[in-house]
Amino acid sequence: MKIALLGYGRMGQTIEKIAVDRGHEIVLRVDKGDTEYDITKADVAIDFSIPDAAFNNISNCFYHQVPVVSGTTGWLDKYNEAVSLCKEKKGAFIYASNFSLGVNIFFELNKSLAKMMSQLEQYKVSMEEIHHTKKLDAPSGTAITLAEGIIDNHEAYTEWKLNDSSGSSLPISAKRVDDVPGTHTVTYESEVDTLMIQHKAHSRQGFALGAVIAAEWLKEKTGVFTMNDVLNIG
Ligand SMILES: NC(=O)C1=CN([C@@H]2O[C@H](COP(=O)(O)OP(=O)(O)OC[C@H]3O[C@@H](n4cnc5c(N)ncnc54)[C@H](O)[C@@H]3O)[C@@H](O)[C@H]2O)C=CC1
Ligand SMILES: O=C(O)C1=N[C@H](C(=O)O)C[C@H](O)C1
Repeated sequence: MKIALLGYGRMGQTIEKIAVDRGHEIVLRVDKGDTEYDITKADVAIDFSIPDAAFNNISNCFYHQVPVVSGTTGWLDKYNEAVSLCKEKKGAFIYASNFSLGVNIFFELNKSLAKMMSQLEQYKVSMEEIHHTKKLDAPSGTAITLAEGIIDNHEAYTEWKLNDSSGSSLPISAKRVDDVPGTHTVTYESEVDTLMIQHKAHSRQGFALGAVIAAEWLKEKTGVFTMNDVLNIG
């Protein structure tokens, strides 16, 4: 499979190694300042760029009917617009705030736990995410997906806020520590005990492998999909 990498930073470079190991060819590496390129050389594009660039990168793929997988976070105010454009242009698209298998299982566990805990008023939920200091957005896309999973399944919460537990808000704390690849913890606290679930990435390998598997899966398809479709879970 011929792959275009849109964003050639930490994730782009990690994806390149895994993709080549799996027998794929990288035909395009697009980074900051690259405007003139032929995306149609690729069978599929993988976007891990920056919040300000993701929507344009993705739209360009739709205009040229190149299937696109995006893991860039912090641009989701334009997600619905991207979905509409994908359908209009008969493109193929997968966005995931986190491509690792472990986190996608964690998303499902989080939803089931929220459903059970909704009946137990004595427990208050909070969330913490820890990432490296180079991260541009906060809270992380993964923390937002986890928060949405709780809000959809727990009667006491209607929105999430950074460091704010007032009213029906689910508080998220975002910490930035050296080289941490990504740790997410959901905590339910009562007066008598604490229940925690946590996912801790040891490196970027899991994110990158998931993105390549998603690209392999998407290559011949048309439509808008999620990692639950790729992994057949949820
Ligand atoms: N969904 C997931 O599983 C994961 C998502 N991410 C997200 O992926 C994104 C990238 O993460 P990293 O690789 O760690 O960041 P990075 O900062 O190492 O790489 C981003 C690259 O995008 C480049 N860039 C800037 N403008 C661009 C443009 N217009 N077109 C193409 N590239 C452009 C930058 O020069 C940089 O090389 C972030 O939003 C991060 O939150 C990161 C890890 C996993
Ligand atoms: O920026 C990162 O590094 C990561 N970003 C994603 C997010 O915002 O959730 C996924 C992962 O946690 C690493």
